[in-house]
Amino acid sequence: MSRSCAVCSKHGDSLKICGQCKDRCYCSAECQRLDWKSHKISCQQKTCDAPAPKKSISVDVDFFAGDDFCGCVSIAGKGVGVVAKAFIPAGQVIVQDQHILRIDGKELGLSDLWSQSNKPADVYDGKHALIRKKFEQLSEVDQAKVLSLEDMQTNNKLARAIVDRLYADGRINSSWEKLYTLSSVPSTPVPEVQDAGYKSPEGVFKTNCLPVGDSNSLGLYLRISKFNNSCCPNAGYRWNHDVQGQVVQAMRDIQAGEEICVTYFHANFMTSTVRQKHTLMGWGFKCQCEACEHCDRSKLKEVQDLVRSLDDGQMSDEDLTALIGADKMGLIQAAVASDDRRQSLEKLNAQLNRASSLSMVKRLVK
Ligand SMILES: C[S@@+](CC[C@H](N)C(=O)[O-])C[C@H]1O[C@@H](n2cnc3c(N)ncnc32)[C@H](O)[C@@H]1O
Repeated sequence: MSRSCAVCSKHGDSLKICGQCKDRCYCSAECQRLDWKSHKISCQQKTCDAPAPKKSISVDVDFFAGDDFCGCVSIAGKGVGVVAKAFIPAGQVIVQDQHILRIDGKELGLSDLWSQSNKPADVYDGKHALIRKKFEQLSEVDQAKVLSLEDMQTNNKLARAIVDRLYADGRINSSWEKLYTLSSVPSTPVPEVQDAGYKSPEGVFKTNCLPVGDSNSLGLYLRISKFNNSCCPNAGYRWNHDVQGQVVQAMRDIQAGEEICVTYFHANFMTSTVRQKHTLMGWGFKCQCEACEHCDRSKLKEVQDLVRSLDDGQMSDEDLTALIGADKMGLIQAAVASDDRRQSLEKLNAQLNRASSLSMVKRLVK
């Protein structure tokens, strides 16, 4: 909208806005002073009519209060995570959860919303608008609960740079600024606002959404959103048809005090370097699960050389353990083995995909 000075009608970029009603523009303090006598009444009226600023609601965000199996705690480098309060046997359903917010592919004219969920396609604007609409239909308390979840998108500098580049190249219709019209921040857009720890419902949704059953829908689940990722998880998500919700189920025995982690993607065939890229691009974090932590490539090379020299019988077990530290040794060896195993699994998987006869498949499987 083109604006002009309320007194002399001058147009321009340097117009100042009335600080009280935020409605009238002036080219200079002189024009504003001249207008005050007549503007005073409507200015006060506008100020009184303006909606009161939203109060921030405090909600109980301990979604696991009173839970028998698990609770939330701070985990170094990962924000909050879920830990077992008692021994959990393999197979146990740990948590079941119904979505608080859901968007449907049908509402957007899409046939496969899940596979579109990480693509900044033209439908992006529509998806964001729909998330925002559904968010605004929630009660204030539920809105506060949603905004208490992690948002790695709004603050994700890398994703922001990619979206802005796609926008500049004309491949999507909106800039980052427009996609993330922030609801939980002061109304004036502040360029650096995304870097200051603010959140948006769209960002929270994108960080945490999961499919709703096998339908063409995505949902936001409050409790399930608290589980961190691991590339060697002890639990997994599963859709439970009977309760029409997602559940987290133990994949092996879990000891009291152990962090309960799921996997956000199929990490079986990916080495640590590929996995780290994947979590960084997809969710904006560098995975710090045990398998990745001990697979720092620079350390890995050093350790692999050491392990090889051990294999050649050039170094005793004791010497190697003394060099690395007994506590780290087991984990590092497991990580090296895990990376090597994942690499050969990836190769095998590619060969299986290319196999042109049953006998070839049989040979590879063997
Ligand atoms: C679904 S939320 C999990 C709960 C979250 N930690 C919280 O405090 O609410 C996903 C976010 O948790 C963090 N996260 C999850 N797994 C992680 C991991 N293995 N290493 C580092 N950060 C992790 C990342 O910030 C990620 O974007």
